[in-house]
Amino acid sequence: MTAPATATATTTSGPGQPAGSLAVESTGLTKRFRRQVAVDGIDLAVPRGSVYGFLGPNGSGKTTTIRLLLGLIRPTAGSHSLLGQPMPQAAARVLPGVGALVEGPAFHPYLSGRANLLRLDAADRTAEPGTARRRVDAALDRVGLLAAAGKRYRAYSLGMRQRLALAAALLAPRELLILDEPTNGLDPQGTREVRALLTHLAAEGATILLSTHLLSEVEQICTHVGVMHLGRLVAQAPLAELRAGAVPRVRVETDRPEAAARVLRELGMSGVETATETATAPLGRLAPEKIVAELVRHDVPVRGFAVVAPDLEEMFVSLTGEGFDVSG
Ligand SMILES: Nc1ncnc2c1ncn2[C@@H]1O[C@H](COP(=O)(O)OP(=O)(O)OP(=O)(O)O)[C@@H](O)[C@H]1O
Repeated sequence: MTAPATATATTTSGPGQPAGSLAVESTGLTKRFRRQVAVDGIDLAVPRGSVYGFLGPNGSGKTTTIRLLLGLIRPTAGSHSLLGQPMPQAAARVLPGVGALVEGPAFHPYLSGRANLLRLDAADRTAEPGTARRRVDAALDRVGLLAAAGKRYRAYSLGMRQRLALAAALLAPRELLILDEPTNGLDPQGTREVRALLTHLAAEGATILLSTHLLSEVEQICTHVGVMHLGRLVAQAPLAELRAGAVPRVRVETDRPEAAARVLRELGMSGVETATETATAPLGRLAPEKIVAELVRHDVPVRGFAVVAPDLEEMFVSLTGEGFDVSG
């Protein structure tokens, strides 16, 4: 179950706050649980205005990192800042500008969605009580829950619960949103709506850090990506940069992939791989037309030939050695 982390701060950002180009920055951030290292010395750099996809397989340390960033648990080592302010020292100043969605205590099951949000809002000492109802309904509307606002929380589907948690993160204007698997449990329509909402919030200027195990989510809405594997941040870059650095591959479609692979190897290509009806290899310096000519000269029946940039899935699998869920 998911519920918002509530900011318990009492003041908004103070004078003299350095702007800084990074909304989230960590240095050597580490969390050990007994002998297990869940987060292993990571240096996060989330630029302001970015939508940063924090990607990794289950158990790679994403949730633990998010809990560290929000100050919900203490690091074993390392440090971090949010919105240019050192944490946890500046928590009272910074957290009102940070909306969060993390696993945590449940909403009250017997209260309606609206009543739950009003309760949370009342607990936030920075929130203006006179405008609570208006802000709560605006947040419910943004996540498409206004029509179900009067229903008891326990009657909500998992997707509705997730959206209510997101609404809670949007009760006040936020400079930074830190969201753990924000589309988890949503049906395809709900997923599309939440992604559209996040894109809209980003267009309004919010920085968004979202954890996900869905590569498609990163491809659809993120500008930057950080990849976690076994507690380590194994890659971090603007998405466009990752794509630009990708080495193109030759892909031969044929019902004799082994024969095609032999020709590719004879041409000096390395990293040749075969599947049921394809042979692929990094292009290297060879001219594609020369490869086609050689395949034909060796009587390989070529049904299709293409030079393709590897998709992100292939790149990330090569980084982590694990598959990603590309659905959703
Ligand atoms: N409170 C805890 N006590 C002991 N071990 C923990 C605790 N929290 C997390 N871990 C371990 O730390 C590792 C990282 O877990 P974490 O939940 O951060 O990964 P994740 O990438 O968010 O995975 P998921 O997508 O499944 O939530 C896991 O091996 C997990 O078992």
